[in-house]
Amino acid sequence: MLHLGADIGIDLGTANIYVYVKGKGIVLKEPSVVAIDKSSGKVIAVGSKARRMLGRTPGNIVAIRPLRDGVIADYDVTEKMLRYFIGRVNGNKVLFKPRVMVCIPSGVTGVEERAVREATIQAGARQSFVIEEPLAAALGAGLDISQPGGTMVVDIGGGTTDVAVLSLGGIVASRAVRVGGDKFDEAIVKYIRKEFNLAIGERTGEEIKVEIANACPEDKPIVEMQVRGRNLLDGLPKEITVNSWQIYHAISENLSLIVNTVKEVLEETPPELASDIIDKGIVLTGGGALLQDIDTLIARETGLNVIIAEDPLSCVAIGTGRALSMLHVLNPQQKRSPLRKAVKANHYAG
Ligand SMILES: Nc1ncnc2c1ncn2[C@@H]1O[C@H](COP(=O)(O)OP(=O)(O)OP(=O)(O)O)[C@@H](O)[C@H]1O
Repeated sequence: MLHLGADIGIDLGTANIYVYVKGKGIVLKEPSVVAIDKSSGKVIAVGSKARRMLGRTPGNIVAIRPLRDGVIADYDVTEKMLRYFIGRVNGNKVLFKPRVMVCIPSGVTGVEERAVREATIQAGARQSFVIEEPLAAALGAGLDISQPGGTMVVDIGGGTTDVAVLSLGGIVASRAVRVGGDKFDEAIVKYIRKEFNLAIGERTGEEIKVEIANACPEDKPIVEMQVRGRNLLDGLPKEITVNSWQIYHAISENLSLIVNTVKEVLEETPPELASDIIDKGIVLTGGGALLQDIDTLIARETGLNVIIAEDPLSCVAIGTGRALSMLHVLNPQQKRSPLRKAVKANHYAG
């Protein structure tokens, strides 16, 4: 096939956008945040620059996270963000349009999915494809999903956790739950407000999670952290000390939801494939896999081996790129392709 431009894989995540270019690897990692001038609708900043503005903008500017809880909450802003990133990677190469594979959050509807593919074409793609998250995560983690053996992937992202058993390139059993890193952050913010009468922002909640949260704190030394916010009683700035046990209590309900989803998918898995999973274990991907001891918790609750993928944050983006290189094998247009269900193609005149 004649290649007119680069192959680009995009993980359009709730928390982060990762862009992978064939032959170069991950070329761009940015938070999925856009700052907009409310009066003109003009984009002021995208990515990390916009993220620094979250909760700190003057009246006329708003910093938006257009993807929330695994769905596209603001389509127009998502489109602008997508265009910005494709433009940044592709430059002004009008004659060398790329093929783009986008991995979208699992809660996205068919209409939104089509809209994303169209936005990708508008942004300069020659062809656009959409891939389901667990499949991209598995490909990115280097799992051989083309064989008739069950592989379980748990992708813990910002907005959703996707649990799937894959075999022969297809999804045999899967569930998505709207719990991910964002819900942990929210739970921490709420806990600190309730227990310490201290108002903190989303970003501080995330910092606490990354720094001291532990999914299995038993037998671990207690870790402390200083946290600053606004005292809800007198409105003044205040500093408190929180510890890893307190933060575990804040997030334990969300951890149980993830563990229960894993158990539900295991219950739905055909026995032959369940036996493969005993041999191969469960692979964790997504930023949530970096939460301390989440692998220990899932292993303890399921009795299975749990492995964290090599670069959990980049897995999905790498997988989107790999899927593009495998299109000649996976040909989504082919009726009998095992990946037909998971890779949907939208061929525009190129
Ligand atoms: N060291 C860490 N410990 C705990 N959580 C982390 C760590 N590093 C990143 N995260 C969390 O991972 C989440 C982002 O993960 P990721 O980039 O995989 O999500 P996403 O692909 O944007 O989301 P989704 O798949 O739901 O659309 C954030 O909630 C972030 O706080």
